[in-house]
Amino acid sequence: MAMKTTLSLRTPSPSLSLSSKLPFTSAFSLRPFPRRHRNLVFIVSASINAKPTVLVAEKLGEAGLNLLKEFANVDCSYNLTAEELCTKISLCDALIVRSGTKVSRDVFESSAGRLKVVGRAGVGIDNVDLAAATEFGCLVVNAPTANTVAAAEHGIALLAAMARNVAQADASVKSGKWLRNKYVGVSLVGKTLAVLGFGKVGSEVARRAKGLGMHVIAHDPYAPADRARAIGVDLVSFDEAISTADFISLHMPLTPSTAKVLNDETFAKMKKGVRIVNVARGGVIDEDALVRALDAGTVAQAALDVFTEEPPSKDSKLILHEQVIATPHLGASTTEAQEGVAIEIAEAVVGALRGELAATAVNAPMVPAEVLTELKPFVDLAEKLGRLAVQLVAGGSGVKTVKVTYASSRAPDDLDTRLLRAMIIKGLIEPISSVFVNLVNADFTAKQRGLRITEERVILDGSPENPLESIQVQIANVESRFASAISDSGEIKVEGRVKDGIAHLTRVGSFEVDVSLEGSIILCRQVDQPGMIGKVGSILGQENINVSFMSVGRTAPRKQAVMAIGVDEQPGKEVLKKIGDIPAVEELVFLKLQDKVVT
Ligand SMILES: NC(=O)c1ccc[n+]([C@@H]2O[C@H](COP(=O)([O-])OP(=O)(O)OC[C@H]3O[C@@H](n4cnc5c(N)ncnc54)[C@H](O)[C@@H]3O)[C@@H](O)[C@H]2O)c1
Ligand SMILES: O=C(O)[C@H](O)COP(=O)(O)O
Repeated sequence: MAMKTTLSLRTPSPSLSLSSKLPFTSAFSLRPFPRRHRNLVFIVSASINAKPTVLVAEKLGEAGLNLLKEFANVDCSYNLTAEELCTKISLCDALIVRSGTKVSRDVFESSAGRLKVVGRAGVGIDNVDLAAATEFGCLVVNAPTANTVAAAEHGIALLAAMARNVAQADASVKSGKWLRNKYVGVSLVGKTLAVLGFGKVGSEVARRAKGLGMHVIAHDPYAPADRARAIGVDLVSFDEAISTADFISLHMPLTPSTAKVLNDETFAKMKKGVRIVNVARGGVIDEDALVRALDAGTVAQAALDVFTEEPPSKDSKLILHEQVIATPHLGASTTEAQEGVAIEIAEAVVGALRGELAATAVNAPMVPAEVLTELKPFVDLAEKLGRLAVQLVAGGSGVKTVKVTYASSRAPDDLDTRLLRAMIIKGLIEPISSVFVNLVNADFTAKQRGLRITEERVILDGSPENPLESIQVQIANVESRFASAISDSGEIKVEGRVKDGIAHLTRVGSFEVDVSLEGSIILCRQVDQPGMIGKVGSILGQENINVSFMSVGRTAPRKQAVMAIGVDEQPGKEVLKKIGDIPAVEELVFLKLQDKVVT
């Protein structure tokens, strides 16, 4: 017995009008992901036929540039103003930046849809407007691993330099002084270091601090305790971390919830004389509050590589404070890290431009490579069902409510439908609008257009080897150009399956059909009687239109039947009229599976 489970529900908003006749702008390409990327991967992106152009807006290692040049025209333009960047971007398919370039909404708007990928040559993506990127269907990738060790080493360098007053003493010696008593430092061994943010950099800092004989604790709401335990670190609450530490090292991303996490209130909870290192982001500290805490002696010293405003103003009280040492965002700046980052980001950007997705996508759900391979034929089916369904809607109807039903023997957790849903949305929206839809912006675009997609699972008995038995797409509360596409329950209904790796349409309304989804489709309702296949076939033959597939589904012998005909060429209006003029034919519709739709 089949069992039904409703999986998700989306909220309605204004209707999608079928009257839009704007031109098509792009196509999808789907490629297997290269083996070297072991991690979670995926994208379907707009395909780019000409050699793409990559704008490199900040200095990038030579090896990365060479990789890019093999595939694209590379424009290295550094120190662009915001206006210059917006002007240039409309000629670029990809943009590569470090932390010094703001990739704002204006940049995506100015690109007029050409910008497909933003590559952040580093970890932090707080300088990229991710919401805008997603809205514009632009993939954002970063290079999350190549500078980890460099950042951790810089954190340790700052920790030791701060504890022993290296920077102040150096400046003093260079000014001709010899102040051995003034620069007595503090020892690290035996002291407690609280690492806030136990991710890649945080855990490397912790490992190194353990080697220096420090007692290391960490706070990270998302880090697994066993990973911490494995390097001898206890995960503790935020309050415990900050109140017991002699040294605090910050390693979390800058997000709305980490912004100014060190502030007057939290400084007040710290041990008097605590020392702070920040190689994460300036914005995680309230810098004015830090100056107050330094003046009050609550914080004895701070070593900072990052600042709320970079570069900070020359008269910044924080920078000029005697107990502060500062570096100009150098955490990732080693020769080795920059070569690694350049290669990592160049590979990710080239992969994305080719229609692949690096494992480092920041604003797209990631689908494991093996799942992608398995779902590939269903991805094609999903998009085509979306295309057919929307073309069956009568002009002027607003498409608002779409129900997708997946029939599968797999348990719900074992079938990732995000990709299929994205492709159905693409199929529903692209034929009738100018937008291009991909995995990055599918849900956003649907919501923006008032498309409410509900997904439902029918769990079948049988072997879970095949990921899916069928996909059904229903559009409710609309009229149809082909009345037979309306099911008994009143929705436009199309259903399909994959047979021998090829997508097939297997149901239209209440009629069972079987036609492979290649080329285009003619659906024709007629009175079931002998000779109909021959009559339609000979009209198409006379016009040199090749029939790829033909099937007839009927309610009962000599009653109504729906003929589904797959055609390789597009029949002209006169050909369709000739078929429509056959006396037994009651209605007829031509549906395109590719390109722009003429409704
Ligand atoms: N100074 C530099 O040049 C430099 C170089 C590399 C990285 N960074 C910065 O260092 C930071 C860490 O980089 P990473 O590669 O380790 O990133 P990561 O994603 O591996 O680690 C970040 C960790 O912070 C944790 N986190 C998130 N919110 C938190 C919160 N409220 N409290 C505590 N922990 C929280 C996450 O769970 C994660 O484990 C980022 O801000 C990055 O931009 C700076
Ligand atoms: O987030 C990062 O990767 C670091 O802050 C490095 O930034 P950078 O590329 O500007 O040096």
